[in-house]
Amino acid sequence: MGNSEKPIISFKNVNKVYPNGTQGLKDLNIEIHPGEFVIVVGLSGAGKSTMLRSINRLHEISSGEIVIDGKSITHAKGKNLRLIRRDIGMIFQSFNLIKRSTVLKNVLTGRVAYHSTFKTFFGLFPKEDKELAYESLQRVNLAEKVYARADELSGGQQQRVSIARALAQRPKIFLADEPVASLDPITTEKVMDDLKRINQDLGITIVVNLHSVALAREYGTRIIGLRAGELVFDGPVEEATDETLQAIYGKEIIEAQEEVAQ
Ligand SMILES: Nc1ncnc2c1ncn2[C@@H]1O[C@H](COP(=O)(O)OP(=O)(O)OP(=O)(O)O)[C@@H](O)[C@H]1O
Repeated sequence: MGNSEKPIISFKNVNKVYPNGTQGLKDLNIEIHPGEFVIVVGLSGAGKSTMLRSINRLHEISSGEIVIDGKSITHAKGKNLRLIRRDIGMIFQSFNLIKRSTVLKNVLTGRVAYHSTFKTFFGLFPKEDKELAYESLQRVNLAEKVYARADELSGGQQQRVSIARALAQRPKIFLADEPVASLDPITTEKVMDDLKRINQDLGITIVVNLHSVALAREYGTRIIGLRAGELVFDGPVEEATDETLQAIYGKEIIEAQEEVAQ
């Protein structure tokens, strides 16, 4: 991945101040290139969610600009904004599935941005969409659950349905906001393996927020460290030494995590 390549996500002097005066992001300048697997780490309240949710404008920034694949999402309106957002799939900690619907219907909602409201309201998805939904479920090894109800699945399976839904959207970028925070360690590895495979096989750029330093080291190619909304580390995973992680988290946190891991 040469830096000569055009970035797919650029933060240009981005600030976010919440209405109560809390500074969520401070003068962020970051360029992410196509195909990267970026993990954003930092203490609780460091600004990880704010950063991630600014990328698809779930949060509005206060100043600066965010550019997606050459187009300013910050200044986009109406149809242009919808088209930029269509390129960005999102995965949430709480899965955000329609619990009483089938897995297939949930995955098909990933196609909504491609059709008129009228058609999708009546569930009129073309055959190709159903094939794409099935193919997306195969990628996360859940094809056999296509007609199961979402709330009959385990937490890990539900998260994989939400990954399939994002995949069906055919995005260029995946944002995952604490995708494994409510999962056990084995399920966590499965979900992270799915994300890694999607990154490697399809070249989708992935930005993930994680609490765990160990997972960040295992899966990331690049680590971004935030503290109080500021960029305090940005580099390849190999450079995220214990010392740099201490600068992001403080010594006590690293030692506590190592004790838990042992
Ligand atoms: N709606 C809001 N109004 C006011 N302050 C907010 C709001 N949302 C977040 N904040 C504050 O902005 C800062 C960054 O929050 P953010 O949720 O982005 O952090 P985070 O790193 O994702 O934390 P966590 O790991 O706990 O999810 C925190 O100080 C938080 O209290």
